[in-house]
Amino acid sequence: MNPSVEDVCRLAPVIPVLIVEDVATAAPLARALCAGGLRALEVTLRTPAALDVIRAMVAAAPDAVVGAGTLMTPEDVRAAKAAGARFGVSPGCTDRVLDAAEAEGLPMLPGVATPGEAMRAAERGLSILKFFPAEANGGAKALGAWASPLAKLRFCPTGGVSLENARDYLKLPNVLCVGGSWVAPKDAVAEGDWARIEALAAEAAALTA
Ligand SMILES: O=C[C@H](O)COP(=O)(O)O
Ligand SMILES: CC(=O)C(=O)O
Repeated sequence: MNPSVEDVCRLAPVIPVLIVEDVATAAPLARALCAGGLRALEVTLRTPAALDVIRAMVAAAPDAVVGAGTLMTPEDVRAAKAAGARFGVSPGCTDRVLDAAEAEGLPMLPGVATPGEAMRAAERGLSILKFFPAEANGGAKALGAWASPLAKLRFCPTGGVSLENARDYLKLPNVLCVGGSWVAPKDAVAEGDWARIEALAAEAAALTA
């Protein structure tokens, strides 16, 4: 059974956003992130290998909750679900993608960048959203200003979030967790430096407001 989006966002303070080119790195990458304490993993559908990466991570890391990011179309949603994704993430929020996710029973964390987009998502019954791209949209100061008027909504800010600024987001009352790629740097993945990735994950997992 799929976890709820809230369950996914409460697993750890950070959801790694992963762009994986080589399926051979999927299993050790997922294991390193989980060993460091990050269990919700977002594999973006931005590489030809992404669906195989999801399959490989699901098989190799039973503790991980593997989701698919960059879902742009209903076909992406169906392919991600078929590959074993347990949640979906999208840079934006479209009816076609949300309809497909509902039909597939795939919990969705869609992206919004304005209060109007957040209100439209709330009208569809969603209460947990990605704030994207967070830093470019005004960062923690902007998202903090949404907390009072959009009091029922919670967010996972993503885009430009780092170890240095993550706490500014995590201390906001409307933030459940943050998303970021910094925990799996491209060079560390290419070099197979799983110890470094585990250490980055542990540092991220220990983040508190
Ligand atoms: O497209 C960007 C991803 O959502 C993650 O952003 P980031 O690389 O700034 O952490
Ligand atoms: C931006 C992001 O997290 C996504 O591509 O789904």
